[in-house]
Amino acid sequence: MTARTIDGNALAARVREDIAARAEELAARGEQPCLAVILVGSDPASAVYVRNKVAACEKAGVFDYPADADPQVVMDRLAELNGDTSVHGILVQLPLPPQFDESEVLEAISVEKDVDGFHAESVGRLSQGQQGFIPCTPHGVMKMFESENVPLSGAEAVVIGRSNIVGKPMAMLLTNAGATVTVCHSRTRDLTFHTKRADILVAAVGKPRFVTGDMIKPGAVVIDVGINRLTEGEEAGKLCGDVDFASASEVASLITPVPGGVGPMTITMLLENTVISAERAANRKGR
Ligand SMILES: Nc1nc2c(c(=O)[nH]1)N[C@@H](CN(C=O)c1ccc(C(=O)N[C@@H](CCC(=O)O)C(=O)O)cc1)CN2
Repeated sequence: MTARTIDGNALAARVREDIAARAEELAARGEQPCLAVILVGSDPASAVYVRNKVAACEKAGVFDYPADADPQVVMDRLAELNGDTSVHGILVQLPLPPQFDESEVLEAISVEKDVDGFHAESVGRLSQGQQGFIPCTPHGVMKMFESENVPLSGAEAVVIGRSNIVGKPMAMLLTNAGATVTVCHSRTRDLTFHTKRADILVAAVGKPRFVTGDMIKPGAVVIDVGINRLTEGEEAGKLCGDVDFASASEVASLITPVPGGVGPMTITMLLENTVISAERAANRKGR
């Protein structure tokens, strides 16, 4: 079997057309969607992601702090942004430098503006299947399933990775959609035993080309959430995912590439969440 590739750039472009139309309508009602991004430190990948997020927005502001920034300064800025009615979405780019308590920072974002969906209340809402902001990467993956008509109800789904950003919310979304979900991680004993049973396999491990074709059930849908920059050999500088695309595409039926797969959907879902937040604000203000 040779897998069909899901083109994340093309899907993102289609979804963004709808988001742009909604943003335009909001602007006409006097509510221009606005995103505030907090970037701390000098991680080059984070700087690129933030630049891409801002470039995708009509109205966005970046608050940039050095790596040795005082956490209180960031907390004060968050309080200011929470109170600013012209701001609809607030996100803090992760990872944060070690002097920060990540959960304390994420909890300081007003839940109405938590467009990353990382606040404990947003996580609780997702786990209970209630309305709230859904973390952008797993939300983007769900959009991919929807656009490809991937049946989720009753499917065996395996998520490799248990991070708060991807693995856990992905598992919750799949559970809410009726899949039987197994979450595997670094302590999982026989990983291939689990992955071989998966109709849907989501890899979010952070290890280049970790999932190979022999670990995949024939005909499975394989979603690669990894983004790894290779540092050695002829391929140094090249980007690759957590899945060995060449061997996996021999076995899977549908697969996402890296780059150009899940990544573009992450920023797209951030835009959608910001527009949703602005729509709620406009309704509250009676605009
Ligand atoms: N506050 C947050 N921090 C982080 C998140 C997040 O969702 N919220 N996720 C990741 C990084 N990330 C967004 O912030 C992100 C990563 C990758 C891409 C992307 O489009 N990747 C492209 C390749 C880009 C490249 O050439 O380097 C692709 O896969 O095609 C978007 C967003 C951690 N932090």
